[in-house]
Amino acid sequence: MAVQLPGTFMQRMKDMLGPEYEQFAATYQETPYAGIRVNTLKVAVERLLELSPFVLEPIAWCPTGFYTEEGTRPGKHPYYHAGLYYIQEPSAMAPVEQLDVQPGERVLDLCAAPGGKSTQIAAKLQGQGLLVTNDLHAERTKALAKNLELYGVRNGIVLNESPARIAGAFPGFFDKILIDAPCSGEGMFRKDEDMVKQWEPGTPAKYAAMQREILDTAATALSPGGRMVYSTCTFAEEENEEIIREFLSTHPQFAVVPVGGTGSFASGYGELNGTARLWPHKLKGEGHFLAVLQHDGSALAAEPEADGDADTLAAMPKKRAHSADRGSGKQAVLKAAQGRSKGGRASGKTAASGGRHPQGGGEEAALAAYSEFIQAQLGEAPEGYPVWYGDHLYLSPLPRERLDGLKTVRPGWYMGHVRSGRFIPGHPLATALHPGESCRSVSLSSLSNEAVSYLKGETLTIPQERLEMKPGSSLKGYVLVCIDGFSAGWGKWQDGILKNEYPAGWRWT
Ligand SMILES: C[S@@+](CC[C@H](N)C(=O)[O-])C[C@H]1O[C@@H](n2cnc3c(N)ncnc32)[C@H](O)[C@@H]1O
Repeated sequence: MAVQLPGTFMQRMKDMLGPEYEQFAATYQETPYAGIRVNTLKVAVERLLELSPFVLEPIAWCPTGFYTEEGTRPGKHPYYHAGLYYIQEPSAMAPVEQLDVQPGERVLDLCAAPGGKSTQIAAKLQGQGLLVTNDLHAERTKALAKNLELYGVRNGIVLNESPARIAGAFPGFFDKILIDAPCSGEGMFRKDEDMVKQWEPGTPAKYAAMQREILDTAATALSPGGRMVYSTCTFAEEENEEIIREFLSTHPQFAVVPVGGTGSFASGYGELNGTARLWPHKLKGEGHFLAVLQHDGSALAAEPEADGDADTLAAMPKKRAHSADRGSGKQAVLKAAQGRSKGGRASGKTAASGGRHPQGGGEEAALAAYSEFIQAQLGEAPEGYPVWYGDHLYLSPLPRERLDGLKTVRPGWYMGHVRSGRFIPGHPLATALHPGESCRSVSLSSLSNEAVSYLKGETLTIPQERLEMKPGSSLKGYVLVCIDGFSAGWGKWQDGILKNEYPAGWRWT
């Protein structure tokens, strides 16, 4: 490694590890491991293994995670652009596995950008329930939102908020909370030299103060009996075991659930049993810490208020977020009209808001355009609470009012916008669809030049017989463009020509 590791850091590691230190220090001469995690929202693990052009070796603590060989470039394959896998450091796949997320639950990922763990949670939810994913830093929420879109997440809300404001808006609400805390990053020194450059002897103490506050606040957003996972990618005890020890001493309703799943995790320091250390000299991955905190089910100090919240909380029943009461296509369209008539303005200043009112034509025209698009393109309307931001329509897993006052980057799944009386579908609508859901689709082979040409934004020649059509659909209109059968974006077909609708900012370069 070119960068010199700080002497104070190495001395602390020596004191901490004793006879193991030499083995630990030797890992800095080794190449870090790389991995991908299969996005099961789009492809089953077995299918990806059949299709994979890379050699993949299973990661013991994550059933959807695989090591890639040195020199492999998974980001330079069309499957990456079709959202089939997320490129993720192997140890970073461990925390979500311990959160025990079940489809239909309400999950909060509090420190989420750029979204590695959020996309992992979304895959576990399988489109059912709710994922609220947040980051304090606005700039970082852009990558977070884009990753949710690339990976076809339908039930995610992206916030740019402080933990306190989220807990204030959602007291006692979430079944599961992940706190992948900002930290001094010592576990990433081998992989990221910038972390070394930023580190000073006082860095762990600075982060510890932040972590204490974030964890205490997160606990008030957890529902009775809920579970939290606290994780860091650092070695400093004051950011790890000490945070958990202190939390338990002030929160007697919580207990540590022993981390399970693999023999290669070491236990945490001191008498704190059950927490886990991932050491680079003991497993194939970088340094991490994680603790699972289980609430005992007793009433929380901050219970949900009994006013209007009761209705909106009930509006998203536990375990059944996408159940029939969320509406067939017709109900969804009707709700779209209601959402729009309320102005549909985002509260808080956000990338997505803008606070514009519907333009020309008014509400009825916008609703008609949306209905027409749904009939012509999907046949059946997707589920969700419509949220209009001006002419832009999202389907949210929560009623719009639940986000009032919060800086909302994405209130849900972006459907598209109305322009000159027509509904123009958004790219995230395409990436989250399965081919059978679209009236027209075409599949391009990853082995031909066509897939890359499409991803570069080029126009393609596609004979009519290659279009897959739902019975009764007309030829004209948007086509869901897939790569080996996995949705990647939109095109528009006419007379053998596929006009490219792949967004400029997403293109293959
Ligand atoms: C370790 S990184 C998260 C990595 C992410 N979980 C993933 O898997 O891709 C920690 C994140 O916490 C964010 N952050 C820092 N302070 C925060 C705070 N007080 N509340 C919420 N997020 C915060 C940082 O901007 C950073 O993106």
